[in-house]
Amino acid sequence: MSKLRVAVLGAKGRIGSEAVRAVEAAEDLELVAALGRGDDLETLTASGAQVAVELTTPDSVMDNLDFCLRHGIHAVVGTTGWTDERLTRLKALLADSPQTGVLIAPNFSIGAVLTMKFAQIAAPYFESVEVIELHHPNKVDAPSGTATRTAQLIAEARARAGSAPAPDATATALDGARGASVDGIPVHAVRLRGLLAHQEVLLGAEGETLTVRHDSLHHSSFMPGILLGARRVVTTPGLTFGLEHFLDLN
Ligand SMILES: NC(=O)C1=CN([C@@H]2O[C@H](COP(=O)(O)OP(=O)(O)OC[C@H]3O[C@@H](n4cnc5c(N)ncnc54)[C@H](O)[C@@H]3O)[C@@H](O)[C@H]2O)C=CC1
Ligand SMILES: O=C(O)C1=N[C@H](C(=O)O)C[C@H](O)C1
Repeated sequence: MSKLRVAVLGAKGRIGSEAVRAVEAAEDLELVAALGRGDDLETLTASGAQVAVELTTPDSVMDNLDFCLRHGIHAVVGTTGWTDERLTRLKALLADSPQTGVLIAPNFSIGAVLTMKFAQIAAPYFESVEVIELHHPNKVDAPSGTATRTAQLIAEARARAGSAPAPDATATALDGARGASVDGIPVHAVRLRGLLAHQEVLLGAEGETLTVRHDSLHHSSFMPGILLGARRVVTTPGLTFGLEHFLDLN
């Protein structure tokens, strides 16, 4: 059986370098290119890459995907920074390349995906819900893509259930003291030396609280999700947003 030809973009980064090792170690995958900033994207076509694993920076990801989609290369994207405007641009690119698949995964770790699912299930049963994400201090974006997605999913679940807005009597506050509001859900970002990637969803009702917490302690936690994404995206044309769709969690 021929191996799936995979390229990694952002190959020298924290997660990209781990992804390079994971692809090399997978028996059914072949690492055909490992690109860093400034490397020529033509290497992707020259190497016959079928899937590009995109782990760069929010300022690079759109140009890289533009190249991939124009050349029919499927993409597994972990890079953050997905605004509605960017998604609209991506969908337009996909419309011109309908056979190509793109997976955007706000988080590749199974525990984080389950955290989002559990939070979604719990959110309508509690009056209050807030999200705290905690990351290493080299992270360039806040709040994290995972926290943003978690808050969006919580807000959708509460809207479907007809939940009232969470109680909050705050009348005066320093800027930022109540976090950022993502679809009405407060999201707080901590940056702390020693951490990698962590998230808590705090839920509160009369007389009880529930905390759903996930900790990624090593970049290896993201690898099974990346490999699954590469294997599945080649037979899933169009945009898939969230690894849960490849885990049959929906
Ligand atoms: N979805 C997930 O599960 C995860 C997503 N991430 C996300 O992945 C991204 C990268 O994170 P880190 O590895 O921590 O950052 P990093 O800064 O360590 O690595 C990014 C790398 O991409 C390179 N790069 C920038 N532009 C490039 C281009 N045009 N072509 C090729 N390489 C380019 C940089 O030089 C750097 O080496 C971030 O957006 C982060 O939030 C990180 C961990 C897990
Ligand atoms: O930058 C990171 O490290 C991470 N980024 C992703 C995010 O923003 O959610 C995933 C994970 O939290 C690690």
